[in-house]
Amino acid sequence: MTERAGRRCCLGWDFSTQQVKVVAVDAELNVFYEDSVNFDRDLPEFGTQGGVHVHKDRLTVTSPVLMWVQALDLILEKMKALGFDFSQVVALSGAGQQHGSVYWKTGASLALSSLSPALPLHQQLQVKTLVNLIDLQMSSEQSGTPLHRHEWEVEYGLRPALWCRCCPLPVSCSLACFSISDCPIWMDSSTTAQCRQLEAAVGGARALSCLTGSRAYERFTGNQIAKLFQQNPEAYSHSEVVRSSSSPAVLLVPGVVRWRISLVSSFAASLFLGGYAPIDYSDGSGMNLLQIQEKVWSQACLGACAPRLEEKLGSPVPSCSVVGAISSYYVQRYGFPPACKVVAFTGDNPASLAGMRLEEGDIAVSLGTSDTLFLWLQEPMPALEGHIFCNPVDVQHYMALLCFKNGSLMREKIRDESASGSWSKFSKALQSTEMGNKGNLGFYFDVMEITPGIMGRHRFNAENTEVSAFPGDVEIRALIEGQFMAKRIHAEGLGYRVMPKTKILATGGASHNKDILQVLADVFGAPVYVIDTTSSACVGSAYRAFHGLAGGTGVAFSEVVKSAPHPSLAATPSPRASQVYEALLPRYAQLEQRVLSQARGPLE
Ligand SMILES: Nc1ncnc2c1ncn2[C@@H]1O[C@H](COP(=O)(O)OP(=O)(O)O)[C@@H](O)[C@H]1O
Ligand SMILES: O=C(CO)[C@@H](O)[C@H](O)COP(=O)(O)O
Repeated sequence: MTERAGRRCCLGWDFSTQQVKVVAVDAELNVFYEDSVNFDRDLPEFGTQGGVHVHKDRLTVTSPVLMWVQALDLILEKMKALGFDFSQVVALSGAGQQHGSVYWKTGASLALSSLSPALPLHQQLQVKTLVNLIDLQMSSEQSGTPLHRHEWEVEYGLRPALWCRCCPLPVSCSLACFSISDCPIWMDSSTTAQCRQLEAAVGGARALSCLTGSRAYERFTGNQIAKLFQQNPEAYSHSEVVRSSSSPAVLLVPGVVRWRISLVSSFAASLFLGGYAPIDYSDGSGMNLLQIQEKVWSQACLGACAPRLEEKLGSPVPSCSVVGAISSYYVQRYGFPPACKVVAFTGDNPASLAGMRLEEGDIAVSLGTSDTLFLWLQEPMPALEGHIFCNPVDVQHYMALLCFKNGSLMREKIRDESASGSWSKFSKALQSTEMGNKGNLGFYFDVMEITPGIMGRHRFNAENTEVSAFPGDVEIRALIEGQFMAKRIHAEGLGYRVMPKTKILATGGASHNKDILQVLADVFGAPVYVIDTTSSACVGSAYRAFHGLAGGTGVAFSEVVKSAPHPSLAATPSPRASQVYEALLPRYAQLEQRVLSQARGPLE
């Protein structure tokens, strides 16, 4: 932290796969505070690896929702202990790993809206439901119209199985705010059956892509919700009863039953708002449920996934909307000003696009837990590979995204196996091997890859013969060259062309490694730039908070961030690079096809 107090600022949050991060950005758009909580290291009691639980089937991947809540408690307490001046925060926004979903349970919104500043969030969101329901029951008694069991059942559809054994309340005392404690996240690939059902319901993969920007993908939230509904209808059906704001004397609104499912981004925003935050258009585009042109939920997709889903999702909003003021909990516990605005949270990739101030023609590469590649688009051009999302900073425009699941965790594995766990040895291997790796190429997918759908490790020598191993240094170069050749080939499949003015903007943990960035510059034949921060998603979130504060939709984002520091040059292509990779790229593409067809087996 370079300065602790006294600067008017916006906070930008990122609830990503492995950590929660925050930055504070002042009115001159300088980052003056950065902090993070790493799930594996700082919250070992949740037993995650890389922030997740991989289940026995190797396809189901989840993260504990309370770990995210507790990480927020930890980071806020850390900032408070360091003397961070929360009274200067005029607005905040944030990002979340995309596609993951959180299932709020009966009473949760009441719990959120009546948090006690004396306690951390995680303690209250575990037990608050019951307290609120007792409160609700008592108030209904005081108002002279106590609710009886059959009324709870008739009015609110609560089934007798849900009655508490020890008190006249329609829940068990041990229930927390969430209907499932471990949430499906983007690494999950267990919903192939639901994907095929959704595509069939709307007329095929291409029709779904035209409607929602993507064919059905396993990690997309609609398919995850469909699986939950099919396999655990009770968890899906937990309903949320709301208090009437217009008439406080009537505490329960007969017939009004609100249910809620959040994305990780809107869940995190809800924690700050003290109530359910809406899903924004950009992160909402990663659900296979939103019509990206009209920006409304697709009735056909909702109907194919689960009943009454529209009520559970709420209406989507433009990504730059102010969704409310910060909850009084943060005002009282940390000293935020009551007027501090919460701007809609979005996905981490859309937030990175904002943080990198991407311009048309540029290409952004995020080297985080996942590797992603994204572009700014004027018009959507949905395809069978990749995704089109609504643009997070310009409601008229779009962005394209490709996601590669085997990113940093795969690099870490090869680092551990071939470079004794040291990034500097890993870098030395890249320095000591030559571009093109003497014709040796590799595919490294320890988990089922998304782009393309391949699993396993496949190594080929210069004669295109599959071999079982490479020497350590060759292995490291084959991994990094292979990862970047895949990115270029699949981006070109979407119509992207590297042009003389192309800039590559790199971000994410591995963008700290200059030798990795050198390979990126060589494979693309374009210069690579970085911004001086650990997380462009956080910085983008803070920029978006300023944008929301300045008026949002009616104001050009580029105007709001025009004084922000420029990215700095990190690598330029080596003189012989284009010659080497022009020959290698078609070979890589052909071998990828070979591996894919081997994986699919002979055509019937
Ligand atoms: N010097 C380095 N070289 C290569 N990779 C690195 C280096 N430092 C950190 N990383 C990678 O960065 C990853 C975390 O990236 P980050 O973008 O912070 O993750 P998240 O997806 O949680 O936002 C780690 O898993 C690690 O492999
Ligand atoms: O699934 C995707 C994008 O479609 C991932 O990019 C997630 O958004 C996770 O982000 P990181 O934690 O890797 O930054």
